[in-house]
Amino acid sequence: MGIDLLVRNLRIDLPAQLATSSFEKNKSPENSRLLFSLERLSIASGESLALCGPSGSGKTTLLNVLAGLQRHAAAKVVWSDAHHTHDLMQLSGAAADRWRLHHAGLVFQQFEIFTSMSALENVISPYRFDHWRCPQAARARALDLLVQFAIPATAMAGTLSRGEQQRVAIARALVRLPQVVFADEPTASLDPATAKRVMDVLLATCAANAVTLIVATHDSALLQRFSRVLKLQNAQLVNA
Ligand SMILES: Nc1ncnc2c1ncn2[C@@H]1O[C@H](COP(=O)(O)OP(=O)(O)OP(=O)(O)O)[C@@H](O)[C@H]1O
Repeated sequence: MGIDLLVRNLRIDLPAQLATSSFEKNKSPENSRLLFSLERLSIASGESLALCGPSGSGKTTLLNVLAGLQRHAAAKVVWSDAHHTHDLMQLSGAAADRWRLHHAGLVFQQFEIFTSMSALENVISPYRFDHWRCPQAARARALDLLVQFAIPATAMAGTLSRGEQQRVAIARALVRLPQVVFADEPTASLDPATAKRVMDVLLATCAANAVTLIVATHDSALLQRFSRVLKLQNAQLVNA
């Protein structure tokens, strides 16, 4: 079952100076700067979308908003499938957590894996937050993803290289075959050949299961592999 996204009226303003002694000064509009604004963005179920743009242009910020990790009350970030519609900007924190648990896989820039757990335990850890109901098929999928990523299932995650930890994080995002995967620079720690293999698995798994894929990336070699590329440029999101 697919999931579509519609974003309306998103405007991200940042304080001009992060370090300031005056909170009131920061609150006034003349002391903020526009990071980006977008009037409307729609993403169809099953699309593979790359978000590119220079460092600091707001790719991570936009991913965080699309995943409901960052709130902007004036915006709408509406995900809908055949049965449900959710505006992530309106959900409570707990409801947004539940939405992510059941619909989304996330690959964070800093991976956020559990270093004292094995690679396999990390990959199946989303089930830990769902009463540990890890079906056999999901465990088999976790093992298969680890084989494809050349990671020993029993290795302690803390002993893995950064590139290996990044692959564990990607396998964890895929294991539930969620409706949407958000991946922030998923190949940043990988050499070009490994990056290509990892993107092969990520794109193929998403395509085979109608998973919407949204990737923030600096890596221009990857862009042609996505069905759509959008660039953050001069505070606007434009077709690249
Ligand atoms: N909580 C915050 N408060 C103020 N400014 C912030 C906050 N979070 C991010 N920023 C600023 O927003 C800008 C965009 O950051 P973001 O991480 O979204 O960019 P990016 O395009 O993902 O960058 P990179 O490619 O380097 O990861 C940066 O200038 C950053 O300093």
